[in-house]
Amino acid sequence: MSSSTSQAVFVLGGARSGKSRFAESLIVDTRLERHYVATGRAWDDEMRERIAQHRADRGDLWRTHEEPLDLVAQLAAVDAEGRAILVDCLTLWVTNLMMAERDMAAEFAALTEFLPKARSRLVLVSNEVGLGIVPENRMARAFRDHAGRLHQMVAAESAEVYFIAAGLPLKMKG
Ligand SMILES: Nc1nc2c(ncn2[C@@H]2O[C@H](COP(=O)(O)OP(=O)(O)OP(=O)(O)O)[C@@H](O)[C@H]2O)c(=O)[nH]1
Repeated sequence: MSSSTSQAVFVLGGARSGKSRFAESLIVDTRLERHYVATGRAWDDEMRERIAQHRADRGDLWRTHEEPLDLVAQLAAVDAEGRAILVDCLTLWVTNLMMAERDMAAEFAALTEFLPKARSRLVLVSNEVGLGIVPENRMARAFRDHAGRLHQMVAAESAEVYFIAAGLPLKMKG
């Protein structure tokens, strides 16, 4: 892994840790044009309501792009000088890639190769899923391993890395 020349910020935390809110505030602070790339899918009514609430909370100053699989192509399409892009979140992307049986190593490499080339300010959010006991289920173990590998790669290519717990950011890099 190369040393970072990107301006990317990586925000990692548990479920309901406040990571999305913190990441959104970083984007707002840039005063650049705000873009939101969602990798999540509305698979039931509860998620549909949650997404509608997130959109309402973000407000009209954000442009939303929904891309569950081809994240790097989506980022390349939105990337431009004067823009800030929030990616929420990498763990859902990992899930979607696994379900679609994509080449994980190639997808992860494409994302980390993109980060130093980006002209926009990028903030990437992900769930830390590696802190609990080893899951019994094989698929869950594979998911945890993929997420852990991706997190190390993204952290290595990011200028700043934060860990969020109980709504509080802990700066780990930068
Ligand atoms: N498809 C879609 N998904 C969205 C949109 N806005 C938010 N999301 C998804 O909502 C998820 C985050 O919401 P929550 O599940 O409520 O938050 P959380 O990650 O558990 O909690 P925090 O750590 O507090 O952010 C992200 O993974 C997004 O992918 C949107 O406009 N479209």
